[in-house]
Amino acid sequence: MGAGKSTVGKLLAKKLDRRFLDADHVIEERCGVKIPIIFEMEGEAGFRKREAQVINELTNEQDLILATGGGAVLFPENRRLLSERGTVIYLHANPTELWHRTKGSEGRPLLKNGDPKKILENLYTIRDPLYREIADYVIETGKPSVNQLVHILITQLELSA
Ligand SMILES: Nc1ncnc2c1ncn2[C@@H]1O[C@H](COP(=O)(O)OP(=O)(O)O)[C@@H](O)[C@H]1O
Ligand SMILES: O=C(O)C1=C[C@@H](OP(=O)(O)O)[C@@H](O)[C@H](O)C1
Ligand SMILES: [Mg+2]
Repeated sequence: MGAGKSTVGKLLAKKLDRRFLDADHVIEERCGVKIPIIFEMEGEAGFRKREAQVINELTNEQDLILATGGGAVLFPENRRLLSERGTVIYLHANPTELWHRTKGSEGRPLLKNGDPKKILENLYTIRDPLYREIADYVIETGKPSVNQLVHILITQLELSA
């Protein structure tokens, strides 16, 4: 959460003239309510089921840039689908950066049950190895701006094309 998947993904797609979808937005559209309401009504487990369904469907699409939600890597099946069907970019940021970027934002229910900085540190410890397991590229996002990241990504993708 806060690494820049939604923001950088959208801009990257625009620059590359590709279709962009954000898994969280797809889930919200399908449910007709925002993510915090889904968590309230169905719990995290209900949200994860919907997320897994969307990842299964959207990883079948060609030429799509997909921003996942931060917890999508938790399910082994999601990791398998992302890894086998796509090119996976891990936008890396340390927990302090993630905290700064998510501070005050609404819509991230997992950060509401306690000290957000501690929660982000715990999630980072669990998730960082999972992202690294499937990442084709690990991109450091601490210093570059969003626009610089798009440039870095395009260069990386062109270099390995
Ligand atoms: N490289 C960056 N430098 C500074 N701010 C960033 C960077 N990447 C993202 N942000 C900001 O951090 C916030 C969270 O970004 P977002 O795209 O929603 O992250 P994610 O989808 O990974 O949770 C947004 O306000 C965004 O503008
Ligand atoms: O990290 C997580 O478990 C989540 C991240 C969110 O997406 P972002 O990573 O885009 O904030 C969203 O999917 C949901 O609130 C759960
Ligand atoms: Mg997002």
